[in-house]
Amino acid sequence: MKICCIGAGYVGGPTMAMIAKQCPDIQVTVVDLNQTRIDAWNSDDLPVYEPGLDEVVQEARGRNLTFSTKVDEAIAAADMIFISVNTPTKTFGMGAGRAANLEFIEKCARQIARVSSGHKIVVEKSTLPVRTAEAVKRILSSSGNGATFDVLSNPEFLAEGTAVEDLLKPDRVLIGGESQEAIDKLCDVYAKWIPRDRILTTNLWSSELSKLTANAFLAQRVSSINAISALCEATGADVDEVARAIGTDSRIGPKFLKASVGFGGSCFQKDILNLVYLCEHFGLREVAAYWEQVVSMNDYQKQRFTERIVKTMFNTVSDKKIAIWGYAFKKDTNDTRESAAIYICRDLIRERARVVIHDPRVSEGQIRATLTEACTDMQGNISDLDKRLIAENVSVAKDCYEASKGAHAVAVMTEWDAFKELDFTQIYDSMQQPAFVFDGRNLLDRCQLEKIGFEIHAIGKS
Ligand SMILES: NC(=O)c1ccc[n+]([C@@H]2O[C@H](COP(=O)([O-])OP(=O)(O)OC[C@H]3O[C@@H](n4cnc5c(N)ncnc54)[C@H](O)[C@@H]3O)[C@@H](O)[C@H]2O)c1
Ligand SMILES: O=c1ccn([C@@H]2O[C@H](COP(=O)(O)OP(=O)(O)O[C@H]3O[C@H](CO)[C@@H](O)[C@H](O)[C@H]3O)[C@@H](O)[C@H]2O)c(=O)[nH]1
Repeated sequence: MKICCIGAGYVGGPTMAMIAKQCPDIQVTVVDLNQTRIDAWNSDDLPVYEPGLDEVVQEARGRNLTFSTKVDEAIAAADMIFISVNTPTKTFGMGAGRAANLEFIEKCARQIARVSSGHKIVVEKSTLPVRTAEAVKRILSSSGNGATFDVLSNPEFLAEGTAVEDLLKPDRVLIGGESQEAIDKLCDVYAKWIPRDRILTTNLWSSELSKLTANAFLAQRVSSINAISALCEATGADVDEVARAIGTDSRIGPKFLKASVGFGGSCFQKDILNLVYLCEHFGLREVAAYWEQVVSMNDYQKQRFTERIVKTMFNTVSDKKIAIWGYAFKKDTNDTRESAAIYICRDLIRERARVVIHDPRVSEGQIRATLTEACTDMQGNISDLDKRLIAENVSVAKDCYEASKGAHAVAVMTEWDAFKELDFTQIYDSMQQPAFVFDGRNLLDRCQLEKIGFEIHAIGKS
């Protein structure tokens, strides 16, 4: 069997590497239009940082795993084609700011239709609005070469930072489709390493909708505990204690109850907004408003964090140096998409603070590019002032010590384990006094820091 995957991103790369590792008899080719990305997948410096991924890629690459830009060739040769391209929120036209931009999906479907012959199984791996498979099937049916297709939905549930572990031992694999034969073929691939009872099969629409629903439920838990964190700060309750107390109720469970500066990542906000758009499309205004509140609460949490910094630091951060520890949207990834740090840094420099950022996996170029994007409006305009602030008030440090030297405050944005192991006395001595710490992840040992002399402000703690 030959598999082709279109899209060598955070999902396509790791997912296909795992299939190739577990199924040495299957030839897997991952294709992308982006030559730089493909070159990186073929190098020792992979474009995606994930613990354990290097080993998986090294085992299979050159054996039955290939990364290439020859998209037509790989599609033509494959029996099964995964579509794993990006489906970002639309930034223009109808549904701007809400609907998913399906341009890349449609282009893939047209390309598959154009170059295919014989019978192929097309698998939606990207996260898509419910009923996208209908459009994909119509486009594929226009293939002029007499090719025939089955379309399956097989959404991916991996989380970044734990992708390898999640792919190795998923809670479940979900496959939606109409043709039992096609479903069985894809089941057989996963069954090489995943117990059959963890492979769930549904109809196409349930599978597509389950992916959006899973992300909405997960994000809702984060927004719920973040909402309670605001009440904790106002009342003297401690959000970590509340989370522990409610999480031990087996009906609630302990996971996804960590209060934070706000959820980030490429999926949660995009997928909820997509769900909201779908609900509005079907006239379900109350349902749309219910889910939209999860995103509004997340925006409020980020904004509240910046306001707390400014208010605590005597109502001004102008010309003050603030060390930003972490920029990725969570630990163990180099991904910064929708990271809360971007918006906190943007708002702090607009208050004229000088931010000095350190993240162990994020480059200066990526930091400047994401800040520029966050300051750019839907029409593509960015003010001269924002450009100047990004150029002059943002710098990048090689470690937390350098970032914190001479700083008035430290803001913890990402929960990297290494941040817990620092010499805090050295950091305290190198900072301006009073030395403030704003812990956006409740990562640091509050008692230890207070003993040294820091004034610490954590999420959901008064
Ligand atoms: N990132 C995650 O953790 C995650 C997890 C589960 C699901 N998803 C979903 O998976 C999909 C992919 O996400 P991602 O994070 O991997 O995106 P990504 O942006 O990292 O990768 C997508 C890749 O597709 C390529 N591409 C776009 N159009 C193409 C075309 N016509 N031909 C060839 N290549 C093309 C792009 O160049 C890019 O490299 C999205 O729908 C996302 O919602 C993401
Ligand atoms: O208790 C928690 C859990 C998470 N987060 C934050 O929420 C965001 C998302 O975290 P996580 O879900 O772990 O990472 P993602 O890689 O975005 O994974 C989510 O999005 C993927 C893309 O759709 C899905 O495949 C995964 O199942 C789903 O967990 C991050 O900013 C986290 O810091 C919290 O603040 N508190």
